Amino acid sequence: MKKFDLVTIGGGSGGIAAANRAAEYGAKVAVIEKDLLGGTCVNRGCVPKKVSWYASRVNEAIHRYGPGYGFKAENVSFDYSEFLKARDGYVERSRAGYTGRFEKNGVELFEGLARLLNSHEIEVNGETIYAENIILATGGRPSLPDVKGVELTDTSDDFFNWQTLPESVAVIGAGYIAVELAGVLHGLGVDSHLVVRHDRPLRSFDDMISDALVEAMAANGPTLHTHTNFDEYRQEDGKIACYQNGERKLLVDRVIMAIGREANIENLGLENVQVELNEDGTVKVNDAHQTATPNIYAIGDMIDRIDLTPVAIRAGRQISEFLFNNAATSEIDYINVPTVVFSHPAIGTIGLTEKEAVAEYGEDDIKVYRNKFFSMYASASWHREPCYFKLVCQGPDEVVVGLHGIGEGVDEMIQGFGVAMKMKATKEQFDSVIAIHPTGAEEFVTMR
Ligand SMILES: Cc1cc2nc3c(=O)[nH]c(=O)nc-3n(C[C@H](O)[C@H](O)[C@H](O)COP(=O)(O)OP(=O)(O)OC[C@H]3O[C@@H](n4cnc5c(N)ncnc54)[C@H](O)[C@@H]3O)c2cc1C
Ligand SMILES: NC(=O)c1ccc[n+]([C@@H]2O[C@H](COP(=O)([O-])OP(=O)(O)OC[C@H]3O[C@@H](n4cnc5c(N)ncnc54)[C@H](O)[C@@H]3O)[C@@H](O)[C@H]2O)c1
Repeated sequence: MKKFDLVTIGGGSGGIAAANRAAEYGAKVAVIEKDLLGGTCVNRGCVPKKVSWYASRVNEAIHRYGPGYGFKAENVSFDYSEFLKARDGYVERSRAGYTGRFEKNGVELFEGLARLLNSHEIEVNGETIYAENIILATGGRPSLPDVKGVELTDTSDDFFNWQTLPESVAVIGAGYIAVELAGVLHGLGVDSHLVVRHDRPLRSFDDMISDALVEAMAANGPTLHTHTNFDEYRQEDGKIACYQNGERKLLVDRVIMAIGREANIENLGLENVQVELNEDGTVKVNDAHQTATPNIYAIGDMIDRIDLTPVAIRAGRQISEFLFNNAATSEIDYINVPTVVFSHPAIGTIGLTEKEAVAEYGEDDIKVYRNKFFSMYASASWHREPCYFKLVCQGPDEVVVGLHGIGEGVDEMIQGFGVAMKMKATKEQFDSVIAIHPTGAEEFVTMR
């Protein structure tokens, strides 16, 4: 029987990162992956999404902003199949990089479905292998609602396999994926509808952000349908009819379900080991990412923390640092994790929303600074596109505990502010930095 110091089940963001880090310290490591190496992020998430977002921005530059700068957007065509070649070529090259890295580090890759037999043995392709330590990193998949005709709809996974663009699309959901895909499709010229159950998308974000997104979408974006909850989909006139309470509300070529994701825990043999689950079906772990069986860890989208690639990577690497490099802990800090929604315009956020800060510290202890200005990029071409920025500060020293922005360039703006917030920077320290002019970023250090 082959024996390993560490086996990661799942060769996505978390599993790959843990495996490479452990191998760099000389551990004998294997990764078991049942599908494409790279997992969600590389194959059907961050990477093809971001390339698609860039494509939609190029189209907007040509048709929306270019004319204002004097460019004539005549006889411009877009060949989606050409774009797919470029996007998927980039994805393939990224994936190939992982295989090369495994070879260099001596990580053994098993291509197959992993099933736990007990706390140290795993079956893959009929072979049993032994692992001193196991990291579960099987990620998640799109959730589907229990409604009639759901089989007519697509998920984000399907979207990345589309060979042509439809004329019209409805995206159901109000989170990251729904907002991003509806925005990308609108930007590529598809008649795009974002359908949410409540009054606006991104309700868990700071109110300023979700309000501004609604404003931006009304000016230039997908059509927003609020307080809408389709309960049936039917094939009609070669399209998909979306019904609510027996009334046809929308007729579109395609529907994308983006209502959240669930953990991949099936067929993993969890019944053979002591691993507990949370109510939402994610795997229960302690702060050190250990399941109820201490040598079995779990990370990434299959646990109930933050579903972002860099989070899964950080957790995976930290476990390897703990197991093979004498690190004191396999815990990571989930506070002040910067995050970006690749919407139009982009949204960036770190730390607490204003409401969360008030709930945690009390209104008297929180001071909020806001700013609204118009994007120069858009203004120069005669569009008025507002950008909204906010700092949420706490205590007499005004430590910045929340930073939120929506506007041109925010996606590339906030990483460094994340460093400042990790160092517990105060508003005064933000202001002590001389601004870079003319940028959007300067607003974060000049708010009064
Ligand atoms: C459309 C979309 C866009 C996204 N955009 C971003 C973004 O811009 N930025 C960002 O930070 N995050 C983004 N995310 C989230 C990010 O992709 C995930 O947080 C990240 O991939 C989680 O990594 P993971 O290692 O937990 O799981 P995954 O990357 O999902 O990897 C899990 C792997 O395990 C494999 N597997 C499952 N079960 C088994 C088994 N029994 N045996 C063997 N293998 C198994 C799967 O095939 C998969 O390859 C996006 C997600 C989606 C869906
Ligand atoms: N840019 C990024 O970093 C990025 C991009 C995509 C995804 N992600 C990660 O992946 C995670 C999953 O994304 P997601 O968008 O699938 O989930 P999500 O949890 O962000 O959003 C799901 C949304 O669907 C809504 N919803 C739930 N049930 C519904 C129903 N029956 N009908 C209509 N709406 C319903 C919810 O209210 C919620 O707003 C995100 O939380 C994020 O962590 C990150």
